[in-house]
Amino acid sequence: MINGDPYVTQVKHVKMIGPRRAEQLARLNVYTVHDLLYHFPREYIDRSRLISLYERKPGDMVTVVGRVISCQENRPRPKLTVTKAAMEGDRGLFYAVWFNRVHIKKMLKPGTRMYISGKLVKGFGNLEVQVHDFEIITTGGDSLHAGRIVPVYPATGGVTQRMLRTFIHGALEEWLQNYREFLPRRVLDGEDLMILSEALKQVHFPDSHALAERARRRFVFEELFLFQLQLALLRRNIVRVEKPYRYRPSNELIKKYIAGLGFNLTSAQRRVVREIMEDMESPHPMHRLLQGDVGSGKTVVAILTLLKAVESGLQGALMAPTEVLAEQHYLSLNRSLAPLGVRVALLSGGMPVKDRRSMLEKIAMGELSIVVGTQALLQDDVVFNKLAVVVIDEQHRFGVRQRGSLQKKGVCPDLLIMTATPIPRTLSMTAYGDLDMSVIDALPPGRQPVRTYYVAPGELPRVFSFVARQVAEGRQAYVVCPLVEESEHLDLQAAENLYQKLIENELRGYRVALLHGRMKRADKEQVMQQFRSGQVDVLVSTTVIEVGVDVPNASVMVIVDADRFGLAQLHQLRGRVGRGGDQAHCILSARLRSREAAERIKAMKFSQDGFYLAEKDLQIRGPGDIAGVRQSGMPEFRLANLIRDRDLLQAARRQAMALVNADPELRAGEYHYLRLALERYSQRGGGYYHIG
Ligand SMILES: Nc1ncnc2c1ncn2[C@@H]1O[C@H](COP(=O)(O)OP(=O)(O)OP(=O)(O)O)[C@@H](O)[C@H]1O
Repeated sequence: MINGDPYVTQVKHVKMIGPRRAEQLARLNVYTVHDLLYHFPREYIDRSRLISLYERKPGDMVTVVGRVISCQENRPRPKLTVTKAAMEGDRGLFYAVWFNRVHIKKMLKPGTRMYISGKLVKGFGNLEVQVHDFEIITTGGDSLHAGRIVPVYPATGGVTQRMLRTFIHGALEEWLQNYREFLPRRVLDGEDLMILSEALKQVHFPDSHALAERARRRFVFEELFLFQLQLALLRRNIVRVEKPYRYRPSNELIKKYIAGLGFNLTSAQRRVVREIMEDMESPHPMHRLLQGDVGSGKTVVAILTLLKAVESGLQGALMAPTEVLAEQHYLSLNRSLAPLGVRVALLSGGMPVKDRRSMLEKIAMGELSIVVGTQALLQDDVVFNKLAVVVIDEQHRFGVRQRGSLQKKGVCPDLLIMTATPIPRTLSMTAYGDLDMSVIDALPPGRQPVRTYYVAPGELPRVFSFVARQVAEGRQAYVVCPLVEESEHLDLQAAENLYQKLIENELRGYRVALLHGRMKRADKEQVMQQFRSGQVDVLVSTTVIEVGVDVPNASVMVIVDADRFGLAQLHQLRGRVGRGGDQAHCILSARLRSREAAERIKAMKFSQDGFYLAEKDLQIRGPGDIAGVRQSGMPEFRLANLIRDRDLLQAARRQAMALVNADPELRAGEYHYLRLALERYSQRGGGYYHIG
C-alpha cells in the first residue's frame, strides 16, 4: 500500500510507468492512478484453457499459441491482401491468415511467438485460423496474459495490451488498499452489488466470465447512481429555495391573449397550463419539463408562462439553442404580444456593441418584459431587473450544466424546459430526473394525419407536378434539401440547383423562394414573412426550417435525400405540415442505400406519433450506437448504455431518490465517502449532455 490519493496521484508514479509512458497514456485520457484503474476492458479473451486445435471443429472460435515459421503476402484481387503465416503449434503445423492487414507481415518475423484468436477453418487438409485478434508474446512472466481470462483494453499506438495489463496489475497491487467503498451498505445489499475493491480486481482480471459481468454491473450502477444522485440533489436545492417574487393573482393579460387566439385551448393544454400556474404560484421555484409532440401547441403554453410574469410587473426570458431559433421565437412572440403592449426583445450574438449595451440597460431597468436569446443570456453582463421565469426551448442541446449554471448565477427563477422531440418515456427520467413533467398528449382538434409516401429520386418530377396542383388549389409547400455538414457550400449548391430547375420546369409561373442558412438575417426574415403571409407558394430550403416554423396553410412537405436525415429530424420536418385543417402530404425521396435508411422511411410511413418514432429510432440505431444516443439528447456515460442497462437505471434512480429523501444533505457519517465520490464526479463533469 502506498500513501496518497489515487484520484490525484499522477500515473507516472505507478511502478514501471515513467513520464514517457504517461504521455502515451494521456492519449487514452488516463492521467491519474484512478483513471488507470477505471480504464475498463472493452472485452475479454478466454485463455484459461488452451485447447489443442486438433480437438476443435471447423467454425469454432479458438485461441492458440504458435511460433512463426514463415510468412507470405498475396494479392489475389486488387482490393484483397492475404497474409498467411505458417506456425508451429503444440502438435504440429497450422496456418494463421489475415485479410487486408497490409502492415502485418513486418510483425511476423520467424521465431515470433504469439497468441492467436480466431475462427478455425479447414483449408486443403491444413488447419487454418482466420485471425480476429493476436498478441505477440515477449519474454517475462506470462501469468497476466495467459492461463486465464485476459482483458482487452481500448488502446492506442505505442501502448500495447501487454503494457496496459502490466500497468494496471501493478496499480492494483499498490493502490487497491486506498479505495474505500462509497456506495452505502443498504444500496449494495439491495441491488446485490459487488463491493468496490473486489469489483476492481474482477473487472480487470476476472476469475470467471460471470464475475467479470458482476463487476461490470457494479460500475454501471455506480455511474448511473452518481448521475441520479446529482439530479436528486439539484432538485432538492430548488425545493428548499424561497422565491424572491410572487405573482399577482390577476390574469387580465393572459385572458386577453387567449381571447385573441382564435381557438380554444385543448384540454391537454389547459391541464398543462394549470400545472405550470400552480408551480408558479407556489413559494418554491418551478422546475418543470414540458414535452409535446410536433404541432401540439407548446408555444402557446410557453407564452402563457411568460405572460404570467409580465402580468405581475416581472420579467421573463426565453432561451433557444441556436440564433436562428431564437430569432424565430422572437418574431412569433413579438407578433402576438406587441398588440397587447408587451415589450419583447431579441438579444442576439451579432448585435453591434452599442445596441447591445443599450439593450442591456433596458433589461436592467426592467423596461423590457421578455428577452429572447441563446445561452448568451446566461452571460455575466446580462442582469435582469426582476427575472421571474425562464423558458428554455431545449431541443436537446442544453443540459444539466446549464440548469445548474442558472442556479449558480444566484437567480432561482421559475424554470420551464420545453423539448420538441419527444424522448422515449423510459429514458426521459435519466436526463430529466430532477424535473417535474408535463406532457401535452393530444393534438389540437381537426388535425388529419399527414399522408406519407416514399418515392425513388427518379419520380421527383411527378412529385413536383403534384406540388404544382396543390399550389393551384391555394395550398403552400416546402421542399427541403439536406444539410451536408462537411460542406455548407455544396449544400447551398444543391438547394440552388433544385430551385433553378423548379422555376424553369414544374413550378414555372408559381411564386417560389429560396431560403438557406447563409442568407442575411433580414433577407431570411423577409422570405419567411412572405411565405407566412402567402406571397410565396413554395419554399425551397435547407434545413433552417426544421424547427419552430408554423404556417398552417402549408400542406405539402417534400424531403429530398431523406435518407440523410435521422428519424427525429424527419418527424420534425413533417410536423411543419398538417398544422391546419387541410389534408397534408409528406413525400420522402431517397435512395435506400442502407437497411437503417429503409427502416426509417418505413417507420415514418407507419406512424405519426413522436414518442413511438423516438423509441423506434433508438431501436434502429441499436444499443451500440453512441452517437445515436448522443443525438437523442441523452447524457453520455463511460460504461452505462441507456438501452441495455435500463433496469439498472431504474434501480439507480430509485436508490438515489430514497437516499436524498431520507438524508437530503447526505450528512450521516456513513456517507462521507459517497459525498467525496459525488464531488469528484461532478468536478469531472460526469454525465452531462453533449452540447452543440
Ligand atoms: N388549442 C389549439 N387549437 C387549434 N390550434 C392550435 C391550438 N394550439 C395551438 N394551435 C396551433 O397549432 C399550431 C402548432 O402550435 P405550436 O407552434 O405551438 O406547436 P409546437 O408544439 O410548438 O410545435 P413544434 O414543436 O412543431 O414547433 C399553431 O399554428 C398554433 O397556432
